[in-house]
Amino acid sequence: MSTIAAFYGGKSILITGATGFLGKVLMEKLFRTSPDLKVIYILVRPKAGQTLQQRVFQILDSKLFEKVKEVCPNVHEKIRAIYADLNQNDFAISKEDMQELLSCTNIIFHCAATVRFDDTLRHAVQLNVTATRQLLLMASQMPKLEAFIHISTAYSNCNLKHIDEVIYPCPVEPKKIIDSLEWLDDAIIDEITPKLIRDWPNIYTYTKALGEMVVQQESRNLNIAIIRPSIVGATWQEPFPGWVDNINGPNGIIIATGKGFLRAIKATPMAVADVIPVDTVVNLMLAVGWYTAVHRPKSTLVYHITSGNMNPCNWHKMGNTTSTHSSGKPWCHTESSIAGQLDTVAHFIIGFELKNAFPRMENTWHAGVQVLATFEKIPFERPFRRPNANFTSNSFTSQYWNAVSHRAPAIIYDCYLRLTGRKPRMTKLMNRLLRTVSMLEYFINRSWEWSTYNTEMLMSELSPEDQRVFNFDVRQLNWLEYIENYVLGVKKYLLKEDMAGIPKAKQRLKRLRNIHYLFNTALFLIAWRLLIARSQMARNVWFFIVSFCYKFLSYFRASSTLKV
Ligand SMILES: CCCCCCCCCCCCCCCCCCCCCC(=O)SCCNC(=O)CCNC(=O)[C@H](O)C(C)(C)COP(=O)(O)OP(=O)(O)OC[C@H]1O[C@@H](n2cnc3c(N)ncnc32)[C@H](O)[C@@H]1OP(=O)(O)O
Ligand SMILES: NC(=O)C1=CN([C@@H]2O[C@H](COP(=O)(O)OP(=O)(O)OC[C@H]3O[C@@H](n4cnc5c(N)ncnc54)[C@H](OP(=O)(O)O)[C@@H]3O)[C@@H](O)[C@H]2O)C=CC1
Repeated sequence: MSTIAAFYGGKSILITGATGFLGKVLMEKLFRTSPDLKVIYILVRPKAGQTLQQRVFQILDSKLFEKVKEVCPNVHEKIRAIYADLNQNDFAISKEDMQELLSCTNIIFHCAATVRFDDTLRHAVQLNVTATRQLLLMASQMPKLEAFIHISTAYSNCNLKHIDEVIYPCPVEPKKIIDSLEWLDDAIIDEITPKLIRDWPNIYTYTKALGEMVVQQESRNLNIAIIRPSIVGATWQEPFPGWVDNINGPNGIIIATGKGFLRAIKATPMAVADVIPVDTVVNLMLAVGWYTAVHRPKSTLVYHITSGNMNPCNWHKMGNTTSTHSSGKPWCHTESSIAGQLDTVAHFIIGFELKNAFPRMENTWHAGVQVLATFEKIPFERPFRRPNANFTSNSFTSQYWNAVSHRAPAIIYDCYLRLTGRKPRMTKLMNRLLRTVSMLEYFINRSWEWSTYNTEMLMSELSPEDQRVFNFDVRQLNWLEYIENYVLGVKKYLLKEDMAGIPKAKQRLKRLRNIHYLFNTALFLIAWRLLIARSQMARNVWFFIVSFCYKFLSYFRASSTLKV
């Protein structure tokens, strides 16, 4: 029997952010491996017209919890949803509920946060800093509390290049910021925000750093640990591969690429794509909960759960891995038809989509062709254009792609919508997508080094059985397999597309490919016609080609007549 699984048996566990991506996988694993746990308290707010109970039922009825229902049929009775809004000062928890939480809780996993990069400072501080302080205050009044696990992010100190498993001080004390936000009005806050966040890329990472400082300052005698995951991605193995349920991080980009909206991205191809599967993060969280409660380390330990230093994958490879089965040549179109050749010639001469002509142009990688291989195998339904992907770290090239591959098609499509009496929407959608992509750019153009001594130490402390059941050894991850499952998971669980629709989607891709070739050929012919009309040299080249072809055909005809 696993020591960690046994540890959670009979325990009352409080989870914040249980309705989020990480929180759901955490609950699932807890119920599956420790079905004899006493209760999981979750702090939930009503949302999107759903009551607390409806939200809980929706989670438990999802595919993610299918295995749990087999192992723990009374799972509904073991979840206790408590009304709470972390935006409010005392979380708006009723007296009775608060009493129960304070007297019964054994372990806390604090996952709730605002993860939006564009949130207001006021809201982000309230949720990521003040709420953390409030929860710590509650924790200090819990006589049975054994461990408090705070989920931060590996990017909370992304203004540094090398990040150790320590809590770094912030230039301004969190308490001062909390106090000043109470009396400053929103206009002033907006004005001072850039000065406050300095070299942090956004309010999210900045407030997560403040949150860690609060944990350090308010830890009192509690057993606390901080976990810092990097970019949390779809499940690797558990409960099944590829599960994902929100459009954050890579997920939205995969959708936008698979649907043919996003065809180029400003990314440094060799920068580390520090994606970490969500089940790996959850396994570490549970191991840390056990270690913190049982071994009671003297100080607050920070654990990095990242992939870069153990099993690195870069953005190029991330786009690339899925494709090794197909062409194997990153610079070639997977089709080798005449149309394909024509396409290349058209691109070469017109200079339209430079990457086809100069695939290894400095700073430009053609990794996207490899991503295409997955999308060709598992295409998304009703794509806007054929999926394509270009990585470029050059700002000029990126602007070029935005104009040619994103804005121009959107404008053309909107004209078409207008002409057919419909409301134009593509330009708006594209602007929104490009804004989102621009917010992620900071993270895909840099690499960080995270030390993982504590995480490795913990791994060595686990029994072989625990290492198996709570595996967070990312060295065993096969990126090729993982990314394929990831894309499949996005299709199945996020887009809710049926696998039966694949043949139809493939047909549509073929149609789009033909339109693409037709369009490029037409462009080539128009450009060539214009060139011939204006340049004597072009005319000479044209006559030379025509006479050469004529001679070749005559020779071919003559030799075949002779044979007869
Ligand atoms: C071409 C080449 C491609 C090749 C492909 C190759 C492979 C892949 C390469 C990948 C490279 C990627 C790298 C990622 C790096 C990430 C780094 C993270 C580092 C930090 C990690 C962390 O430590 S922490 C978590 C990270 N934190 C986020 O990652 C939030 C960010 N993001 C936002 O901060 C907001 O997103 C932002 C942006 C403000 C926009 O905001 P926005 O308002 O414009 O858009 P939203 O995203 O909010 O939503 C838009 C509409 O989608 C609706 N929707 C939401 N979920 C839905 C659902 N499940 N199903 C249906 N619909 C859903 C929603 O309801 C809206 O619909 P409506 O408009 O109708 O309401
Ligand atoms: N996803 C990632 O890539 C990474 C995430 N992390 C960290 O992991 C943690 C979990 O992230 P993730 O699951 O992805 O985020 P999600 O956005 O999926 O979940 C956030 C959770 O916080 C809850 N929450 C937000 N505001 C409130 C509120 N006012 N009152 C009560 N609950 C609230 C949400 O509830 P509701 O459903 O009601 O909105 C939801 O359950 C966060 O601390 C994040 O910083 C760290 C690194 C990477």
